[in-house]
Amino acid sequence: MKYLFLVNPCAGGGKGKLVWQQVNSFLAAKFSIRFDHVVSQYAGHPRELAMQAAQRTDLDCLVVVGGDGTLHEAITGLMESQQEKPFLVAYIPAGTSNDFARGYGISTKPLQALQQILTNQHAHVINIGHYHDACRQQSGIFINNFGIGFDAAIVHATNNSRAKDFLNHHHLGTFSYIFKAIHVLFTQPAFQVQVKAGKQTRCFDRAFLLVASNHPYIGGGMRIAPDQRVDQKQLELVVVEKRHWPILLWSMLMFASSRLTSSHYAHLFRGQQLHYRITPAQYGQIDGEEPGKHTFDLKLECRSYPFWQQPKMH
Ligand SMILES: Nc1ncnc2c1ncn2[C@@H]1O[C@H](COP(=O)(O)OP(=O)(O)OP(=O)(O)O)[C@@H](O)[C@H]1O
Repeated sequence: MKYLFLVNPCAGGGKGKLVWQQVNSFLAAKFSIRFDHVVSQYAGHPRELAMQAAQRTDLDCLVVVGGDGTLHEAITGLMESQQEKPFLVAYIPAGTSNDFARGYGISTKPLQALQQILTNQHAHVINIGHYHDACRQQSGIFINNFGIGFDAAIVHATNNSRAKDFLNHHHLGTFSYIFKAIHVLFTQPAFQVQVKAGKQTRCFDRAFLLVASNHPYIGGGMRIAPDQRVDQKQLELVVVEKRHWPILLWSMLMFASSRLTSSHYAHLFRGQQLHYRITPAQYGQIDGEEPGKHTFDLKLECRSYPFWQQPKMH
């Protein structure tokens, strides 16, 4: 087995570089492990590097060292390279939220995550969300979730905060997230959604939060889809309405305490295909990255991809 490590040194406010140093020193002392590494230099580069890796015949597995955004880009590149046999991927988390690692069962300790790769015996096929947005004629994937409304507006506010890098560097990113969440709670307007899931069609006039998930976690460990599993060919959509303030506040408390799906005010849809339309224009977030503020006409479906990493027991 020969591994190519794709390192985002900037992930997690510089954690990517430190994690790679630790992994590299371990590997350098083990002469039996064949590996190479590449370092991403700019946003979008992980996708290009993954596409190049997939063309190489001397490699067996791409190991991504970075955050959820880096992994998202790398898998996008691997899927776009359209190899006859999908190129194996593995992951050493070095981001701020590391939700995919939680969902899959990958240790956040770099050397343990590496051991999950080195001791792996067979490929583990996982589910990947695929979307097509008819409003913009754009398609792509999500490994974690695709959110519109409340959570996406928080991602927008946090990403555009001048203090983000400073707070992340001082491990205060969670505080930044909470302050933004409180602000968005009072400023985010309601919007209209029409959802089709199987034979069921539902319309919501005052939606506030809408998240499609590939595994349970969002926002650094909150469980928004507790029953969802990354190895299950299914997606889960949750819709929360903005009706009365006390109910909305209660729902958001349930969200923050990972109990949203047990709330009477959360509507759940599950399936291999989901179709929904959103008006007027809203912020979106796809694995923490922003597609911009606009209307959406989304068709979601399940794709699969092979991982070369032994999942930890939950
Ligand atoms: N050298 C680089 N400089 C700046 N950005 C980079 C570089 N290499 C990759 N990127 C971009 O950094 C973005 C964010 O990376 P990533 O999501 O992995 O880290 P994070 O935001 O710190 O972690 P998390 O998503 O877990 O919060 C990705 O879009 C990636 O393309």
